[in-house]
Amino acid sequence: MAEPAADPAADQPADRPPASRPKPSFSRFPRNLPLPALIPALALIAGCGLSVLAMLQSDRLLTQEEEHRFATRVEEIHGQMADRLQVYQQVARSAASLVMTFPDLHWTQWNRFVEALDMPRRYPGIISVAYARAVPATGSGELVAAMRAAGLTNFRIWPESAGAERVVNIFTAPVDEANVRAVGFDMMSEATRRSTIERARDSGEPAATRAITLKIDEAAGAKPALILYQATYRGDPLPPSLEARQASFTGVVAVPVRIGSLVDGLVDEKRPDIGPDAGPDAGPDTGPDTGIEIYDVPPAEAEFPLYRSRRPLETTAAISLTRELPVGGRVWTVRYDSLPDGVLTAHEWVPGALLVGGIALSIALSLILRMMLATHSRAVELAGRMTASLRLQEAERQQLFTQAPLGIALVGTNGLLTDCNPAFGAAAGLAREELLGTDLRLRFGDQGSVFALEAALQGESGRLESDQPLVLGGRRSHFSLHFQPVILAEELKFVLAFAEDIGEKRRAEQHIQYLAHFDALTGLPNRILLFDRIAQALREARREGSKVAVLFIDLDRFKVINDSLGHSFGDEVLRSVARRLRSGLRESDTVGRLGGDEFLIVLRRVMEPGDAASVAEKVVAHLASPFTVGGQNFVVTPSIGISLYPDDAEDPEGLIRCADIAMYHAKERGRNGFRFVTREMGARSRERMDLEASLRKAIREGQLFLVYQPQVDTLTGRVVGLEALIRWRHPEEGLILPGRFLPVAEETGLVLAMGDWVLFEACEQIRRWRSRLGLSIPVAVNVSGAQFRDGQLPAKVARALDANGLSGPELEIEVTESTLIDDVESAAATLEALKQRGVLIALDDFGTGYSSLSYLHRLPIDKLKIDRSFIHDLSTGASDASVPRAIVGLGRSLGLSVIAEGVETQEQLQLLRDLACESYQGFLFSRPIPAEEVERLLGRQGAAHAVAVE
Ligand SMILES: Nc1nc2c(ncn2[C@@H]2O[C@H](COP(=O)(O)O[C@H]3[C@@H](O)[C@H](n4cnc5c(=O)[nH]c(N)nc54)O[C@@H]3COP(=O)(O)O)[C@@H](O)[C@H]2O)c(=O)[nH]1
Repeated sequence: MAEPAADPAADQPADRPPASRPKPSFSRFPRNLPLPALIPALALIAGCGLSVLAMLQSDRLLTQEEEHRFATRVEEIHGQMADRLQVYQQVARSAASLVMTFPDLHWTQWNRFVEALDMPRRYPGIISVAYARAVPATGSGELVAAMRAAGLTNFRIWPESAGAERVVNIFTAPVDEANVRAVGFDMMSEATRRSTIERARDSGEPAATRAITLKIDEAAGAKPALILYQATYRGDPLPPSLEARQASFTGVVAVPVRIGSLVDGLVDEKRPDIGPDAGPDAGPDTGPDTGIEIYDVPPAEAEFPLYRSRRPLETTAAISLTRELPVGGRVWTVRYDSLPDGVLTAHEWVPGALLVGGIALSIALSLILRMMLATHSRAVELAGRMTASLRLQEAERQQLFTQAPLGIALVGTNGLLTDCNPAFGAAAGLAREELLGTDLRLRFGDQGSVFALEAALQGESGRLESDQPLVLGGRRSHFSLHFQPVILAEELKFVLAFAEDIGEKRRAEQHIQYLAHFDALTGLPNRILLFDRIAQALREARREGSKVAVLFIDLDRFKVINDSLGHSFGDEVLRSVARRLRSGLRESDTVGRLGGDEFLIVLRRVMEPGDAASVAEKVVAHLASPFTVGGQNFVVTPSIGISLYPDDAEDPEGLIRCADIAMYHAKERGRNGFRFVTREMGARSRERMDLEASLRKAIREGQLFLVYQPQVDTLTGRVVGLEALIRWRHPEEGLILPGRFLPVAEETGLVLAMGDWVLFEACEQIRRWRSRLGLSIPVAVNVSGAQFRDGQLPAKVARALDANGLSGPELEIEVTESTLIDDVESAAATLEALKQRGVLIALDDFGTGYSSLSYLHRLPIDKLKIDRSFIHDLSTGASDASVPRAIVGLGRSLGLSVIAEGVETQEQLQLLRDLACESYQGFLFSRPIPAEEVERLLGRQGAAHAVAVE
């Protein structure tokens, strides 16, 4: 199966931008083109190449220079050699002139002549200067005789077997043993000499022999030499024709020259670079710079040279030059060799140095280029990044501009709009194109905005948020406008105009305002607005010296309507009541709803209390006629409390509080009526409000705690139960008893939260005692009417028991008779639910309420609690024991246990014993005590007297 084509995006991390997104280019060189990276390498290669070229060039130049110098040097040596030969020939010519001038020259004169030449010093190559006379075959004897006569007594011509023509050496100087031996030698007897002499005779020019070994050197070994011959003639120094020269030939001057001496000193003495001018540091003399070889035939034909100069062994010549040297009618070939110690060697390091230096420079250049390129590429990359970043910023700014929900416009210094974003166009209700180039001032429908923009064009920023709707462009709405001049270098460049359509916001604010100040159900002013209206009315009353009346209206038994007919029905009733209340009032008066079934009427410019009373009567009358809701007719009556400014209070809170209290009094007085505030009511009301606030705090901050009053067996005197009673440890006022704060808790509904806490705390304490003492004892908890009616009591009790692992009988719920009597059916259901969970039920304050015994058998009650007033009356004699007796009897007949409370004296106890009342509680045995004391008490009493743990 073929592999699926790889998805290039698949390898990309998830957070990488998509491949299609254009990536900013950080370099102007394409990434895949390695040109910049190659530059250092190319530079290195080029540099090395150039270095090689330079080396080669320098080598070539050096070679050329050497060749040139060597050629110069060769010319110099060669010239000197030629000069020497010339000089030698000149010596021969001079000697010849002497002989021709003085044909009868004596050998002693010859000697003096040669001595005068100072040959050892001036012509070191010349061995001797001799004169050989031409002697016909017949004249040999004559010559011998003449020479002997001239003093050379031993003179003889040798060799004797000679030819017809003889040329006999007669003079040789300087005179030494070797030269003297050559006197008499017939030079024609030896072929080389003979042919050379004939050439000299025939040409009249100096003629040189080929290289020969001189007679004087024959004994010593081969020392190549040549003899220069210069012919002498009779009469004419140089007869004009061959015949004349042969005819007048008298002899030859012979100048033998050692070839080595001809060259000696020319190459060893002078070196161009290390010459006499060179300093002491010129280095050691390493030998001759030039090798010389002389051939008298072409070197290729010669077996060995005539002469070979001294040179180091096994050296090869860098350069060789050959020159021809005319020597007495012969032509020598002189080969000159440049030796290693010559010119070139002085600078031969140069090409190598050039190569090494060039390569080193190339490497350095390459490295520098690399660094420069790296720096350049970093700079390019940085520039690229900066550019990309700037582009991004620009794009972001553009996005911000176009996407901004806030309208933004740029206004030129002439007031004409130069640019705007879509939001500005939307706010103005015009397309951007319609706005561009127009004078924004003409687009405003109000002067305030125009002035604000004018001010901005003068360099002054301004903000505008009108309460009234404004016109911007083609739209009318609430706008928030902000003009911000942009000034650079103290010059106004343009004005930024920000426009936000806050119409929606305004409407929402207004709605919130409405909700904040009006009751959603009835549309009447709520508590906040009512306070505000009262405050307004009070200011007016203070100014005018009038009165303000506050009517606190509470609907009688509205709760019954609500509970029995449902909340929506109750809401409709409240709306109907609100309509009726509003209909009977003046425009200047305010009716509002405080919450629930409580309404408030604020009456302004009240002159006397009677004005308020007549309004209250009117309210009563208005509500008197039956309401028809949902097809049902019923009557709602109000209880109205009236407070007056300045009589009862001087602030809204005080007036409402007083009216509230007066309303309670109206209710107490039988409902459906009104009552004015009395001074006494006002004082009580204030205290109650303070208490409420403190109580809320007490619940929050844990200032409440429980004490426990023991319940004792009347006969044995042993503790059989405990009643949990709440206490408040006020941080300033100290201990506060429930009689003071319970009514406030009940009025404000705080009793629910408080009751929850009591329930859970009592259950926790039961658990603690059980775990510490190993026993359990029933603890009675008082439950208020509000708790009982809440509908949540059975569930809350169950939760408290469960949370502490209790089964039920450890807890006893005390409810008052009055609580049950309001709604026996629902009370029975609640008690039944509680019983289901196993708890005990005690009927508190029994005998004080409705004293109707009929409901008792319908309720699942365990215990009757004789109210302490009956016990108290026993001891005071206010009444006899008939009530307690009846209660004990009732309990017995119904199978209920009976406990008496408020037992303070032995007398009372005795009476109860007499009545066979099972148990009691009261100060006689113990006041309510903290949990720790209970623990001690139970500990003392022992486990035997306690109720066993199930
Ligand atoms: N809903 C709740 N009601 C509670 C709670 N705690 C207490 N109460 C009720 O408050 C009323 C006053 O209670 P208290 O001040 O604690 O008074 C109790 C006893 O101290 C008092 N008492 C007991 N023995 C005597 C006595 O010999 N003489 C005497 N003068 N008074 C005595 O009786 C009160 C207990 O009454 P009762 O509950 O009827 O047994 C009171 O109605 C409490 O019920 C609470 O947590 N929740």
